[in-house]
Amino acid sequence: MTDTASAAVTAADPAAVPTVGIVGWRGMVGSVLMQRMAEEGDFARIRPVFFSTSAAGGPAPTFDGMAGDPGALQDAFDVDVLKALPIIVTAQGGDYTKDVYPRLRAAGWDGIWIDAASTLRMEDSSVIVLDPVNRPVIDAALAGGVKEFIGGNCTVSCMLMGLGGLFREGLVEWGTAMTYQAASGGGAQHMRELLTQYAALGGVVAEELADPSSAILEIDRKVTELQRGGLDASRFGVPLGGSLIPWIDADLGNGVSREEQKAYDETNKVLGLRGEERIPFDSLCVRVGAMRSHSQALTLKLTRDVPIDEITEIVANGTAWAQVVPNEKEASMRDLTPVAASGTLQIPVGRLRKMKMGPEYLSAFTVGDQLLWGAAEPLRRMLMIATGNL
Ligand SMILES: NC(=O)C1=CN([C@@H]2O[C@H](COP(=O)(O)OP(=O)(O)OC[C@H]3O[C@@H](n4cnc5c(N)ncnc54)[C@H](OP(=O)(O)O)[C@@H]3O)[C@@H](O)[C@H]2O)C=CC1
Ligand SMILES: N[C@@H](CC(=O)OP(=O)(O)O)C(=O)O
Repeated sequence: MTDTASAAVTAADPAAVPTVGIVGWRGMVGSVLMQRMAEEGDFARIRPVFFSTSAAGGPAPTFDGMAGDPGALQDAFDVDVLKALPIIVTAQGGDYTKDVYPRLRAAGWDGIWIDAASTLRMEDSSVIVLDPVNRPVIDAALAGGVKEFIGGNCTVSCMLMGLGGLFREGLVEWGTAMTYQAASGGGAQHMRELLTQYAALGGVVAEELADPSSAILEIDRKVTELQRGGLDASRFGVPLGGSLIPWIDADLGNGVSREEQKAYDETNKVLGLRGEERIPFDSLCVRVGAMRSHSQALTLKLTRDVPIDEITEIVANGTAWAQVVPNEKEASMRDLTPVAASGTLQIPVGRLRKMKMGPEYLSAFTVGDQLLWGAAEPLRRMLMIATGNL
């Protein structure tokens, strides 16, 4: 460990802000987390020590609001350095958590672990953090000595940020979500692959597109031919550009994808519901050619017939970020899309209407940036809660 970083890790001044280890800061989720922390002035509230799995000893990054020299990057696999920290935040990924977390605990570390990866989410010892929806669950866990605070699945977190009010009011008897998930859920390379595919598809018919009289069926034939044989699809496995993929994450072997199982498991865990209290919630998860915002179309069976204007109010007041979009064509096309939601913390919720099956059946559509509320923002806020700043 370098001298500067060593000083940061062992800072003994009781008046000093808490020292926090940050792992995975330069990845896609980590970069969004750093951006949000800088925007909110969080770096003035903590003393960060940055880690790397690949460049220990190199210069640590600086972000707006940080005081002093950040020193050198520490080795993210060095348990002796990590265990000196009271709080560690990681967006490094599940393999890192699987490797380092048990070793840290075995070494006697008693600090707070805040993690984006799914590895520890369903452990009894952990809480899934989404404080605008489950702050009481988080507070009770902190008071009870829980030390593992894990960010939820992006689809679940975005859905609950939009529709949390209906769950809080006990209005959801059961629900289903048909999802339209963006390429970013796969990672940065998946986003690049999608754009490369779009470019190739446009390129193969560039001449025909420039000629308004060219035959559309010939354009379609050339595009389909390229999709079926000539595109780099090494990340997603099959072409996503101009198509979709009706399966996300592992095959659980029972007709359910791991992403779909998370909808049930994590929704209930976030809400603090156990055993018989759990709400039947199911989904069918589909990857589409959007960049970083996940959308979902929901059918909710309500516990009773609630007038639609009351439902609208409950949804709008559910969280400070839920934004009801009137169920009209123009507003829906303008405000209820991945393009509208990307890069914002707002969670638009629209297409709210009663369904033909009966007055207890509610239709809804919601969109959310899966890197913000879907990944980075709950972690940022948990760090602020753990350090007494929120
Ligand atoms: N992608 C998503 O939508 C979501 C992801 N998550 C979780 O967060 C974890 C991290 O995901 P994500 O941020 O997408 O992962 P990334 O692949 O973008 O980053 C992970 C790590 O890869 C290393 N890395 C290697 N090459 C590069 C490079 N060229 N640019 C940046 N980093 C590089 C960095 O570690 P180092 O600096 O040590 O080399 C970085 O911390 C996931 O494994 C998952 O558990 C959670 C919710 C959503
Ligand atoms: N599975 C999500 C992204 C993700 O990382 O989810 P999780 O944090 O639950 O592993 C998607 O592909 O859209």
